[in-house]
Amino acid sequence: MKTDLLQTPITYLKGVGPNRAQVLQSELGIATFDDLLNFFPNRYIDKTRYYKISELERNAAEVQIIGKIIHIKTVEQKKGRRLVAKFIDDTGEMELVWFRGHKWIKEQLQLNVPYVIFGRTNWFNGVFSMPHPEMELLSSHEQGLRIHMQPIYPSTEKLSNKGITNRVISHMVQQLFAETRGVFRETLSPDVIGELKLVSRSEALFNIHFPQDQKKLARAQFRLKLEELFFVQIQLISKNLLRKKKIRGLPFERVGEHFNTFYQEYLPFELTGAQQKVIKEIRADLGSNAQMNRLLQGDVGSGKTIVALMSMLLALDNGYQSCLMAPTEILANQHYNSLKEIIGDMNINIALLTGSVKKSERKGIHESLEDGSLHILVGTHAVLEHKVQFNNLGLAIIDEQHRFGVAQRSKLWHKNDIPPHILVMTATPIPRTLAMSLYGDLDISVIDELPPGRKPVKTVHRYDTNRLKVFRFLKDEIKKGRQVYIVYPLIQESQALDYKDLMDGYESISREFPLPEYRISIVHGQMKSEDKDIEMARFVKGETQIMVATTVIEVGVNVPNATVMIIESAERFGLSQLHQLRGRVGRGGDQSYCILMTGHKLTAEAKTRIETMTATNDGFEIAEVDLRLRGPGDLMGTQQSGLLNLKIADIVRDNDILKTARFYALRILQEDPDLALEKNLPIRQTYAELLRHRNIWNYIS
Ligand SMILES: Nc1ncnc2c1ncn2[C@@H]1O[C@H](COP(=O)(O)OP(=O)(O)OP(=O)(O)O)[C@@H](O)[C@H]1O
Repeated sequence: MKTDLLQTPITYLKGVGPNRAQVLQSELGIATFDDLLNFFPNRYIDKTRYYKISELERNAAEVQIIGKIIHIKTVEQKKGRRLVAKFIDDTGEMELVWFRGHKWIKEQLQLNVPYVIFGRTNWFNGVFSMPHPEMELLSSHEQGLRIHMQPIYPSTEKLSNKGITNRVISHMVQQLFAETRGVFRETLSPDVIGELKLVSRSEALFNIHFPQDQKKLARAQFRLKLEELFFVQIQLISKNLLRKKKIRGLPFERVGEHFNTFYQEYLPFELTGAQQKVIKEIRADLGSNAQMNRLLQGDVGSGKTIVALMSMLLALDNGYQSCLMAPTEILANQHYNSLKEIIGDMNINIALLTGSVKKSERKGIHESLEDGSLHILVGTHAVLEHKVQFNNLGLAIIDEQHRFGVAQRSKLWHKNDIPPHILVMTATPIPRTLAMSLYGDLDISVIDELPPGRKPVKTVHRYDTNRLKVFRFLKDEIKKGRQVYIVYPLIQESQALDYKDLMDGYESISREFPLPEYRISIVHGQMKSEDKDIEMARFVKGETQIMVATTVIEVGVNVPNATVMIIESAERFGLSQLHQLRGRVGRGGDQSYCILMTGHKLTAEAKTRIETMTATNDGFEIAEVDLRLRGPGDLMGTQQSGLLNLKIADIVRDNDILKTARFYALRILQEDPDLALEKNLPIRQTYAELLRHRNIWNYIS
């Protein structure tokens, strides 16, 4: 068939008038034949099974029964009239009920003739009933085309009041297959189809809408998921190739004095193998002629800061400035302080720029940035302001990407004529394949090894009623010279309430841990930054032993002497947040603990979260569970969610298919690298046509 036919507006389909077309388009995004063809059912009802009335269960279920009507009556009620038919088989009786269309239905129904009925059962007052059943005479049911598995299309229940029922969609799809004769252009090349033993596209599309049996359905689903993921991968990888080809980067050819001196004389510990590997990857990127766009993933406490610093030293050795951006002031402060400490008396100029830096100081920073005398700028998003002009920004490092949008990332590009190299650091572990899908435009490095001597944090769950015992434990730890965090949840909608929780907690902790033996810091969002800094600094220096805080301390805070993390109302936190918080302890050589406090009432999901935390310290494992609980959209916020707007594949569940799809996408692009660039002369007919057809060129050019 001609491709054009699939672009036919849906109104050309029999039975679709302008009104219906309007609803289809606005509610389901179906405007053309092609849209309808790709509107897949989200579940199927097995129609190979016939139930007996005696087998019905009280929980509502969709069932198919053979029997006959022996009696019909109209029942008048306050709410309106109902038509009720008594339906029997050789095992029992039930009621069929209609609330609308009485007259017509009554005329149609035949008494004492075998019917096959289908619908959802209800159990009420000792009787099973089925409202508005689908009915067919057994005689014609046996003759007609048997539907083995009935497709159920998404949203049809919601739209039935607008005339878009499941049956309507089913009929439209049937009509579509009739008009196109069910022959659709193949989109994958014969070698892929052969190697993976895929069914053809036409067969897959038929079986996704009208599966003949479970096996055929499974093969159709596999084929269509693979195809979908394959094209997403082609798109992402092409984007990556294009970027490398097109975007000239600043070549950092030298490894010079700063890097070497630091490495030989200042590095406070030996790098882990993973850190070395990642630094090598970064060096290779910086030395090539293309712009680096790299995502550095490393679990909490894995040692990303040193990698960031050494990358910035490479920039400096090549005569370029760099900046390090953090999502919060506390974190920016901390990065600044720890960088300053690590570089000691090396001849490197470094400054901190956040919202609370004074105007007079700011001016100095702006000037030294512009004249090039400032080498490294650490800051919050204040760095992105237009006023902040660099002399020659060569490397921008962004910590905790998920708090900065892609748009902000691109702002950095314009801080130099040739865009600076970009390194995005994240401690949110993202399963690798998902990361590939989300960050197809970034290369990925992973620090998959913790510094030596770390002991896994022991995590336990305690109920609020055990608080006194927990306090005793804290006192023991503090006696040993350790420090502890006590964290309260923060929910944006109700800051006042959270504040109250925190203050109540602070009061009771102050009573339990009185001066002068115990000293407590408190940090929360409503404090002035200066005060936060002072409190934070006291804790870092060890002047206070207890830090009472909201989640402002969630990311990046590094106090190796802190060994206990207590999380209050732990059920109110998400998994990745819990993992981040726990990452604040276990950063030194001492055994550390994380105590999750909750009330007794927990939802099933909260239980899963708590159990996961107590069962494992592995950030990647936790991320997998988190993904299952929340879905990928949530994990990354809305950014790039368009890419994940998949019709049939599920990035988490279909991970294996994703890997296969990626393998083939890589292979085709390796064989024909020009495919990613070439717009007019497709080498591989089938792919190239499809790439164009799916508007992939629009994405990548
Ligand atoms: N190779 C190493 N050997 C020993 N200690 C190390 C090593 N690398 C880093 N550290 C130390 O481990 C701690 C954590 O490092 P860092 O703060 O860089 O972690 P991170 O990856 O930024 O973690 P987070 O995302 O949780 O902030 C620091 O105290 C750091 O000095």
